[in-house]
Amino acid sequence: MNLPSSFPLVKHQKLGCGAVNERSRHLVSTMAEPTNTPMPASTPVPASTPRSSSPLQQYSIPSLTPNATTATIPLWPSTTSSPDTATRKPQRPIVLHIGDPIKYNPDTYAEFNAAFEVIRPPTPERERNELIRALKEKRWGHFSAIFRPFWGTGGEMGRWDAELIDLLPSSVKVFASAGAGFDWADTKLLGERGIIYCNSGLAAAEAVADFSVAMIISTFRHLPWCMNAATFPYLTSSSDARSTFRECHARATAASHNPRGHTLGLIGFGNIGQQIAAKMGNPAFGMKIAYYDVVRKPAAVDSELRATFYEKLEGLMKVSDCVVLCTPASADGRPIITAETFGYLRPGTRFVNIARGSLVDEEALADALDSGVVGAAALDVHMDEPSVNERLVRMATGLGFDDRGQHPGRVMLTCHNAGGTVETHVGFEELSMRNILRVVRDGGEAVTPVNLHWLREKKGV
Ligand SMILES: O=CC(=O)O
Repeated sequence: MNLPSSFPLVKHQKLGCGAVNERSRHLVSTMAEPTNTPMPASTPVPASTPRSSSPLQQYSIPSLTPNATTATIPLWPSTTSSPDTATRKPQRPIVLHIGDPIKYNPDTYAEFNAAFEVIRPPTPERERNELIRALKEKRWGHFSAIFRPFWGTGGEMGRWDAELIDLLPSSVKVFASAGAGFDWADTKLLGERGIIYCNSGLAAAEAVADFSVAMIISTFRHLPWCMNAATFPYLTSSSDARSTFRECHARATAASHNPRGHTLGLIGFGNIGQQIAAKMGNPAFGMKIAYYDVVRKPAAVDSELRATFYEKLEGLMKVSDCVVLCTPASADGRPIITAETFGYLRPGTRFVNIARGSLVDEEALADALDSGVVGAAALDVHMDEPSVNERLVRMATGLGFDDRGQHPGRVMLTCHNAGGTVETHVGFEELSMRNILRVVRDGGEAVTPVNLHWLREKKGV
């Protein structure tokens, strides 16, 4: 999709998703405040330029000048801990690389390797107990950065909480990770320790927004009903395939609507929320865009996306025909969408979650679907992943109308797939390396920090 050349992601680049509740206000307003390094004025505007093979180029992150050749540098080293790292003085700053080796960006990795001594501990050293032992022994010396380029690996140690963070050497300046979400790390504590945490939401935003489009459409058109009716009878032979097909064909029409003219209520208006707005608003799907965030976006963003800001979550919920959650997990891990908040909705409102499962009380959602307050839902993320709420599964997979006459297939459930594309992962690697190069090698500002607020607070700025 061609975004306007002045697309707000470029002019007002924000960190990760937007923000929502009072509980998370402190943390989230960090993300919402304009603390990101502004892109240089000369940076080409992404949307009006042809797409390159690097997704980061479309986000206008300036290229780094290569200062190393791939000929002399191993691109996929499996460097393991070296016993003398703790005592000898490193020639280059040390970077602790957790997770899989780099796959997609050999040129940037060559540059990265030239700038840093990259240590990639093997999996056993990334398990929590062994990691704790290694940190206590200072096995990797005075490393300057932690680098996690993939979302699927590098999380073996579990959450980066006080137990791990307190063991980090004071030399650590930056922790750059794959992933838009950052609930796996206590970014406040990292900030208080003077460590910048950089997420990679910028690299995932397009994929997540695309997936959200599919989910929003699903809630208007009941895709699970249409798909299940065409296929399930053949799998289970429990019902007559031809009559199931005919029933869905005949009855889905009355329950289905075009999104055009309906109000899309976005909870969180960061990179992802803004991209969803750009895709679902005019001129594409023609939805009216409304949003709630703890910090109102600049007027230029609102006007570019024809978005109406609501100061209160309640206000947004009341006017929305489809509510989409696109905000980080609450700092305290508690849901913000509960029986009380579902109570603000008009009957039949659609609900989509592509953010974090912990944000939604799933039993309250199932109740709201039962009562018809929520007409259809689509969830990519779940409270207890990799398990999925069984009441919601029944609503996603049934073929018959329920006792209240509600049609089947009102829920779409997926496996936390929204951000999962090759392009996202190319971007995760590239962006994480650029963050570390900027901070540690160049002494500059991080590209996508999410916790500067806590660093500032610590320094009393
Ligand atoms: O959930 C996926 C991510 O945080 O990128």
